[in-house]
Amino acid sequence: MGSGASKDLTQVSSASQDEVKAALGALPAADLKKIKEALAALDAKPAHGAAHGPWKDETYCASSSEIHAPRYFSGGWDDFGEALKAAPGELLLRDIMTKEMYDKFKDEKTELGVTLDKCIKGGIDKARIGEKWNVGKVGILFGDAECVTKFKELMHPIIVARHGNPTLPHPPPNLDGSKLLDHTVIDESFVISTRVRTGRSISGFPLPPSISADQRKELEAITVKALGMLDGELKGDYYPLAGSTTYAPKPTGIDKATEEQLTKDHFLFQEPDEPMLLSWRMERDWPHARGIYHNTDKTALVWVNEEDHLRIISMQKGYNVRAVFDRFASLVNAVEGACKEVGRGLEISPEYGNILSCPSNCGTGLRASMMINIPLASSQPDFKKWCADRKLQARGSGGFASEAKDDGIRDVSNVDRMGKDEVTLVNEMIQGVADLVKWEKELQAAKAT
Ligand SMILES: Nc1ncnc2c1ncn2[C@@H]1O[C@H](COP(=O)(O)OP(=O)(O)OP(=O)(O)O)[C@@H](O)[C@H]1O
Repeated sequence: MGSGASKDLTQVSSASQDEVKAALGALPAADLKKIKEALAALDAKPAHGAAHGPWKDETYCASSSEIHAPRYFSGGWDDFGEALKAAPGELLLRDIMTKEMYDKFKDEKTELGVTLDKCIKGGIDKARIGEKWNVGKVGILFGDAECVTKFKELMHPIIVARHGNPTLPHPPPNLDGSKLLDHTVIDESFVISTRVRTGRSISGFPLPPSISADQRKELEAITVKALGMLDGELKGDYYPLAGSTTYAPKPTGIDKATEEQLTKDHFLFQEPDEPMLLSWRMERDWPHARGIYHNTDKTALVWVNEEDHLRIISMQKGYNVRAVFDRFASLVNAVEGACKEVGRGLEISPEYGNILSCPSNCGTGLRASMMINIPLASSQPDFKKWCADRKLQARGSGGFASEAKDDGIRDVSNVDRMGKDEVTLVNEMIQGVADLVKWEKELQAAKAT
């Protein structure tokens, strides 16, 4: 061993193999054992199931027709109760689920076969592994729409708490663009682009956390048939993800470079490597039966089989939210109508509105956003609170859970989804962005003096 034999474990990257061996050999036996065990755990990828860092889930569907809805906690409440109740940070599942609720529902299943364990798995993972694993504040995803009523004693308070005690029943849809606030009060030079999206769930299928491979494929076929009926400005084509083999006209999907460009340009979702989605096993059978429909201009888009059965999106450069919303309304109506024409209904609850995978999206499912350039306002210490006070959320330019980079660009959207109609929520975003741009200009003026 050369002069490097004196290196210690803080210099691993610059050490040779022999030097690392020597440093490890110098450790007390007990420490060495711990390191060996930790390395073995990292390497131990399950034959089926999924693993990511400290997290592992060995459950899997034995056949393509099987839904994913394990009974994870065979020991009952004792398997997780203590960890759940001790979890730090925001977690509604911890605040609301009692042992009595869990015991009441733990052996129940919905008609499609979904268990309560399936719905709470991500929340329990967060409690056990810590907040870095899962940034979600609810701790529940629905395995199917019936979970909302089947496990009502838990799900109702969760929904109500998540939506800040909304007015229920959720109001009927309002897609009347003429009722929007005048967006031209906003200085357009600050706005890069505008987007409005919602989700829809098609009746008869489990939601993405539980759906089987066969059902996902069937849903893709139904949706693509329905989307094929769109015409005029909405007319487009369906593009399955690269490597997807479920759509016969494009049997291996689109090429990887095209897919990456679509994601880079903010049109397409990414593979779920985000822990929260892994906990609910949204990565199963990736990339099969997932894809995007878009019109020629990429202003009307539908995501298929991602976090929801359908995500319906209208977007374009600039600040013309009226044009974006009118197109959104046409697309939603056309997709809903086309689904009905092929004999499929949508999961719309009389109490809560649209039922989507995540409780936080239920109701309208609507997130209206403007991507805006506000380097001064976004670096103010009270920026987050300023937004929250106006029922706004600001995400980084890379989407959900992306680091808010110091590029000064923020995707600013409405926080609420339920208890208010679509027009009201888009107006909250328009008013909020107008105020935010005004603030940015004031900061610019102050800086200049
Ligand atoms: N106003 C906008 N203009 C352009 N791109 C946008 C705008 N708002 C969001 N995006 C982009 O849309 C993509 C998807 O965003 P993101 O995943 O954050 O939200 P989402 O689709 O609304 O769903 P979820 O809230 O479930 O994550 C990202 O690339 C994001 O940057």
